[in-house]
Amino acid sequence: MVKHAVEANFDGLVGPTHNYAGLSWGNVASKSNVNAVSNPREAALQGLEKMKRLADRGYVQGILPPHERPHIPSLRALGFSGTDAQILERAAKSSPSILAAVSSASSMWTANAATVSPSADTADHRVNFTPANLSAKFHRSIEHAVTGRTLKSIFADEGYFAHHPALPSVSHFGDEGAANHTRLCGHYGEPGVELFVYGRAAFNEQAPAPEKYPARQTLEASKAIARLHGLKDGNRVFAQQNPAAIDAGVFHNDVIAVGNGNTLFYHDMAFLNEEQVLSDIRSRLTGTELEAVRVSSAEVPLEDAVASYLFNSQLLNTPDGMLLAVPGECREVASVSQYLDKLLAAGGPITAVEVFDVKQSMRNGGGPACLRLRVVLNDDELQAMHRGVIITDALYERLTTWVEAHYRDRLAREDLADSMLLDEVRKALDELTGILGLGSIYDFQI
Ligand SMILES: N=C(N)NCCC[C@H](NC(=O)CCC(=O)O)C(=O)O
Repeated sequence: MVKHAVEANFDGLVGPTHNYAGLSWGNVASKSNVNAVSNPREAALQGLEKMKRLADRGYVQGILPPHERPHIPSLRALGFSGTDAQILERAAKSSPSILAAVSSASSMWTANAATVSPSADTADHRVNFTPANLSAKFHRSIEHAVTGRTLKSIFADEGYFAHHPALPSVSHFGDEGAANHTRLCGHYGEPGVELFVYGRAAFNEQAPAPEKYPARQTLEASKAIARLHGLKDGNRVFAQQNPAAIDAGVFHNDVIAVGNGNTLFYHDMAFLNEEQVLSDIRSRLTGTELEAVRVSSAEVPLEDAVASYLFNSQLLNTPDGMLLAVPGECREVASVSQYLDKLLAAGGPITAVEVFDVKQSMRNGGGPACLRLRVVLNDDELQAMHRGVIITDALYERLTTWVEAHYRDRLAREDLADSMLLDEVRKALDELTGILGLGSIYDFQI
């Protein structure tokens, strides 16, 4: 029997050290805003505002807490010693790039936190989670331990939820989580088709691969996740991302495609073998027909798609169609804004467009879809999870007050060495785990 299920979205709360350090080669926005002064308070409030608006529309909206940054255990592991203040000072002096990396608030982009397979698809009929090793970038490779602890704390009931460790942290198994994974289905509670999109095949040097920028996700990683989650052939499709798109700045598939329900919204440059991908999905999808909404390069040139983050939108069910939740930049790029008007005039399957201001995150290459992790949950699973992280009016108010009390409104590179910042972060996060009822998840709490 098919159980009623919903798609819950868990947004990453932007951390107090949000800054622009130019850490992500291949991510155009990250590189072009290097050393700009950030506003962590505004960034966190923009994120909370997005969550609140979606919660007000009736979506189940959760939150994942930021990580402890600067991350002193990572600096110790790299040979810096002394008190925390001395470690910061020494790292700032001899290795400012390492200090910047361990200070990034990049855990905000929870589309990269994990790959999640709903219980309707998995062999053990539980929701399966695998935190992404994010091994392509040092600053992101240190996220998965705390991500794993957080997910275990929220989805603790082993009767409903299964947690796998991250894949081995080497480039052969580079895994970027849900940013390269989307699920197509009829109703959420029915078995679906999980589309895994990879950038290169690590064990096949002859296979097509980008030439300029790194392909972060490997085929081998995607296959390993599908195996761990017990997905049968009928529930999974592997597709290669177009290497030319990666070389144009599409560092994750969610910068060029997004799927929801029976609808795949994508750019004609998204896949290496578009026809094969569509037919692989069609032959597996049951109980519904695939709606392929294809955007041509003539309508929206690839560089406009990257600049606007059109495809990094959230595609959400509404009572009478689907809502595309787009970043504000989509209305600033002429070809994209015109395309959106045309899309709405077509009358479906996408019937509404709503604009969200997440500019602070966008300057680091993170749009609305990067900021959220989707978890399909049936009614029993929704009851079984820890509810303290679900946005309500009261939690929104509480978190807004918390951000206003603890966050700076200006952060530049030189501030990262300030040991007062570290104290502020720990005090804030300690309070936050109390607000969310998460127990001890941070290294400084254990
Ligand atoms: N597309 C998705 N799902 N996520 C976007 C992640 C953006 C992130 N940017 C950064 O990590 C930049 C940090 C800096 O440069 O300071 C990244 O490149 O991994």
